[in-house]
Amino acid sequence: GMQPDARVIAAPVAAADPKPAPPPQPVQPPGPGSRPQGNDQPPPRQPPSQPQQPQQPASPPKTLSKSPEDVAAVGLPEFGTRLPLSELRRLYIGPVSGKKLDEAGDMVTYDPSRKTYPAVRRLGMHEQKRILVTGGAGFVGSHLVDRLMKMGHLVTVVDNFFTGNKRNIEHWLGHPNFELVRHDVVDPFMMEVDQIYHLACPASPPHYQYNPIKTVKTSVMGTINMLGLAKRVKARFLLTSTSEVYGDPEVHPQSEDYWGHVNPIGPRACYDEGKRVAETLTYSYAQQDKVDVRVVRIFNTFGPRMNPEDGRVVSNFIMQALKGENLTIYGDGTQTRSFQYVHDLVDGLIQTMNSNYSQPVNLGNPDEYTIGQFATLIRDLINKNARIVNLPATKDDPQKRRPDITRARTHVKWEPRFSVHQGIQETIEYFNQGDEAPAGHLARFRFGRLPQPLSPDDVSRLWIEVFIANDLATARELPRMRLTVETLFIHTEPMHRLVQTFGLIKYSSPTLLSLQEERHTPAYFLNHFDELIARFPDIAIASIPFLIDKLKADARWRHLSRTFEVMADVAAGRFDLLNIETHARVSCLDKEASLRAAFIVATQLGRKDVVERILLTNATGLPLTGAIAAGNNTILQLHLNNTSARFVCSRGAIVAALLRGDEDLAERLILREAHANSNHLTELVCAAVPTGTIEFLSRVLNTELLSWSDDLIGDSAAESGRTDVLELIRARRPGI
Ligand SMILES: O=C(O)[C@H]1O[C@H](OP(=O)(O)OP(=O)(O)OC[C@H]2O[C@@H](n3ccc(=O)[nH]c3=O)[C@H](O)[C@@H]2O)[C@H](O)[C@@H](O)[C@@H]1O
Repeated sequence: GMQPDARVIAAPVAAADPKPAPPPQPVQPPGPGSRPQGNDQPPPRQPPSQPQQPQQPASPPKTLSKSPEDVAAVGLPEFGTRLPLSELRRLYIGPVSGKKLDEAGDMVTYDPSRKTYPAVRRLGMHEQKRILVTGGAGFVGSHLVDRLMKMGHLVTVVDNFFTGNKRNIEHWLGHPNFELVRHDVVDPFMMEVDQIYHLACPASPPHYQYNPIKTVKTSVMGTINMLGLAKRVKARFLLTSTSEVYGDPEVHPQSEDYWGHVNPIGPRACYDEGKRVAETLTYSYAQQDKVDVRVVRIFNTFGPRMNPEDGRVVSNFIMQALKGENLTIYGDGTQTRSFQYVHDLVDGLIQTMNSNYSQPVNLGNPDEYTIGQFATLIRDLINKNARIVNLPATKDDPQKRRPDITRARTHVKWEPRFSVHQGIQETIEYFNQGDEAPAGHLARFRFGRLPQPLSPDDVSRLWIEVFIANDLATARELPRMRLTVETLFIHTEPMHRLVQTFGLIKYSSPTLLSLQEERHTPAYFLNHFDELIARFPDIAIASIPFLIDKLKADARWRHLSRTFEVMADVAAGRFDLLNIETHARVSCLDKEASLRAAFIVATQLGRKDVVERILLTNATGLPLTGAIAAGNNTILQLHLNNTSARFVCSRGAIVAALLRGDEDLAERLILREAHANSNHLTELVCAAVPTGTIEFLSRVLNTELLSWSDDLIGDSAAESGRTDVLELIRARRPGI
């Protein structure tokens, strides 16, 4: 089965031959964008009718190894944006104030009382603007926020943290001029502001293709919501559109007059068309409702705070070179891109916002490279021993891209200043820094610093081996290498995580307990046990008595053993609700955990009697399932929106809804999760398999907008003896 979030890091490595011909079959986009292709695949698009230009070579090759002159400041005095680069660098390279890393204990101390803030300019009341930045915790957004803050404005960031990261702006948290709101722009948002920079949208191809429906919703509904806000409060609105509106362009370079060449049903369409509609919306609001608008079309941009795993070419190549892995070129490498450094872009954003020009403006650096040249240049800069390999091309990959920036020059007085060389140098420096740095999480990716690069696979195996061998010394080394259980849970795909959990449980030994001072491992068991039991019920249940012993042997963890005992009881066919409720030692929290655990085991084992009894208790720990059992849709809605444990609740809720015959609700719960986090989709459908009617399951499985792993659903059907569901799945994909 295809893992929905197989990562670029785990992408198949090409054959030894550095230039194999790319295979002809249609190609999965790499990274989290890879999704199982159902039979609802759109028809292959016609090959683009490229006007037969002579094979025009990309602009003359540039070299990264020379830097003419490093830029030392950003911005322009007339826009009030002038700032030495050294002041900005402090915000992404070097330690954050109030934050300290204790290497030995692998602990971060964060002391807000000792936190200091970067100096910001003092503005008079009439100069100081209230500025909203959607997507302000993202790569581009956070740099924009830095600049607006330094300029002295009042900045509010709205971000749902799908691809953004709180650490990108953590140096401003608590500053009186700064506000952070966790919010998804797909839902309306109201606030008095003077300017809106609307950036919120995943922008890396693997990210925006990961959940195409959500991407379209973000572009369309997000933009409507923000334009609605701009209209209401009379704010100026800037849309960050993209060079992707030109599609796979037939004119070169691309000027703003070009209407583009976009495949409306290809894998990139959700982003390209989403942004095209966003532009349409922007000018419709300008015309109809007199909203004051600006539109920029951003070309490829790179720099510090890119997520090293986001799958874009610059971060991929740099990370690969740092780790000593092969640099992966998709296709033959003759496609071109023009790369701009993020500080240039931010200048362009601020200058466009504050200009009088309201037509679309390209923001990009016209220095054009073939991806092949670019790979060589990065390799030579970082690691001459790294190899360059060719992987199959991605579908609908634009073949050429270079901005015509005449408009920006004329109307916004903007042009890029940073050389790619200087930008790359800073980006490497950023990816290489330590854990105490603003983006400390990135350092966890620095396998490149280790003598032997380790893949997540290797790390999983290593952990398991360590536990089998009860090798305390190595186990203590692992956290120091940042290869911690947490790292794995956070950064590797679910299968690895499960292998990991499995390894810990099956082979846990004195090593485990002796590590507990440093790691809160038993709590992890508990948090992930439902995941484990869903996939490997036998192993999970068999390991319960073993875990109980281990937990009981240690005073710090003894209270957790109670929860596992309840699971063991349910698994053995005993379930004593009264005992759970009245147990003298059981606190409210433990009761909640115990009921949740019992519920999970009971649903997995198809013990409807137990499920029903738990539902009838209306226990606080199962608010959602309780609400469904009681038919209380107000509570249900509240919890669907709020609880961070929504997924666990959703799973129970789906089973509960099915048990009381409310298929509509079960379906809505599944669809809802599909939009919020399609990662969970398969598990939710698996949960529905034992109890759902065949009509319900067939309807859900054939909802063409969703995708999941047939294999896992097949497993769940086999386990619960649902041959009818197996038939259904076989019909979808023969050979399972
Ligand atoms: O980085 C950006 O600013 C832009 O990234 C993407 O556009 P794309 O040009 O496809 O970005 P990449 O994924 O970085 O790909 C650039 C080229 O490198 C290739 N590539 C990428 C990754 C890799 O490992 N190897 C590789 O050869 C791709 O096939 C493509 O031809 C988004 O679509 C844009 O919205 C975004 O503005």
